[in-house]
Amino acid sequence: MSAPLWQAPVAPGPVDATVRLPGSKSVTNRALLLAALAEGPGTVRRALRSRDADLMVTALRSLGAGLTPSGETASATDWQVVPGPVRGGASIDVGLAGTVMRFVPPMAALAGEAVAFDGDPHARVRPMGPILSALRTLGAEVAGDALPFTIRGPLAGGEVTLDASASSQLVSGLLLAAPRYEKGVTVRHDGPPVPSMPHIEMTVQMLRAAGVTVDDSEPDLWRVEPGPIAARDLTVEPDLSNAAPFLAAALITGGTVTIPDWPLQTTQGGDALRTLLPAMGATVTRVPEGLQVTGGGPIEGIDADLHDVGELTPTIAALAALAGSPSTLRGVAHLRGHETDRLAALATEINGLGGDVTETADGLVIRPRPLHGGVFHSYADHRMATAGAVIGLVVPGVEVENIATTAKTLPEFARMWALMLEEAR
Ligand SMILES: O=C(O)C1=C[C@@H](OP(=O)(O)O)[C@@H](O)[C@H](O)C1
Ligand SMILES: C=C(OP(=O)(O)O)C(=O)O
Repeated sequence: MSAPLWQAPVAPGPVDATVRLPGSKSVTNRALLLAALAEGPGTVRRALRSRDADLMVTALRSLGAGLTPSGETASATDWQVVPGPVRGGASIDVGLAGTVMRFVPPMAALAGEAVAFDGDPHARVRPMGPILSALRTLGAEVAGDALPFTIRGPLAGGEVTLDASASSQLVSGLLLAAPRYEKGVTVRHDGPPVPSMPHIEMTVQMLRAAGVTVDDSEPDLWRVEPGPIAARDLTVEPDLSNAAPFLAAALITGGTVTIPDWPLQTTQGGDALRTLLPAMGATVTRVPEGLQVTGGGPIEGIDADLHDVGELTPTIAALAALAGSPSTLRGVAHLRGHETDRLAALATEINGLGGDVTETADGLVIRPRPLHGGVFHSYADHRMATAGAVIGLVVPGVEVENIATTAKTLPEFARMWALMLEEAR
């Protein structure tokens, strides 16, 4: 049975809205894991509530941590986290969450008993081989090279070389639990360039903020010293990648969208919207509340290397399909290993609405053409679903299949989108 269709609303006019975004998935899932491995109880405030974050909470509880929510709303929670000895024996569901499938196994490898991992059907084809081989090299017993697999520790840590060109998470995962390994870890990358480097920077900064010594002074080499992870009281930043479709709405409708609490400094890749959107014709201003994006002129096509900020590709591709000139998006071959093959999915779905998109080995060439309505499939990919919503703002009759899949990182998406449009003039 196919998933229900959501009629993407056409904007009645220029939007003029303030959109308060829930916490970053990437910060939330790192903060929860580090808190679960810390030397004492800590707090993670304004943590995202979403499918990926909830899967992380369940995984950490099944490995022995205590997580108690307080101050809950639909999309945010303050978590009190009480670490416990890491115990095995559990079966962990990673869903389709890259952060759970790559960050939790290196923690599970601290336990002396086996831990089993599995996830959604598509999770079984997401790249896992390099991190599982690395965990074997570091001393764990691992059965399997992809999901499903089991892992049994304890491992001692040490030095390992892997090819992390398929995902930065293969490095982040090895670094996050490493302070708890007897020998810490030295990770060397050998292969084509690692994508999404800001996410590795986020991992390094969060480890350092918890008192861990990390040396990243040489390219493609990271050393995490063994030692305690400090208990912290941390507040999660808003999710800047999830700001993308809302800010795109300002550009497309010639309106203004403000995102409160946009951090002044951040390692979130979504911060690149401050330069990408102006390149496409938007005006971006820091205002006292946060970040404000205004459209008005034509949308301009771009030639952009999105290697560091691949998460933004679906929104940028949707904007490019509505632009006044062609775009080339490069450096994102690794998107073929994301929630779906995003390059194939974007080309198929935009072309299904009458677009002219061709895949290259590492990106997309998008030549704008008048689009028409039709079904926009989401492939269980939250960012495909929101890309369909973006196009639907100005193309009548776009029906997004399975809008509920946005629950991966933004369960309130459809309601927030409708609220934003209520504020259209
Ligand atoms: O570490 C993280 O939190 C993430 C890293 C990136 O993964 P890739 O390096 O696989 O692109 C990003 O796309 C993903 O959404 C979140
Ligand atoms: C690639 C993404 O997610 P994941 O954390 O599952 O890799 C994403 O959110 O765009």
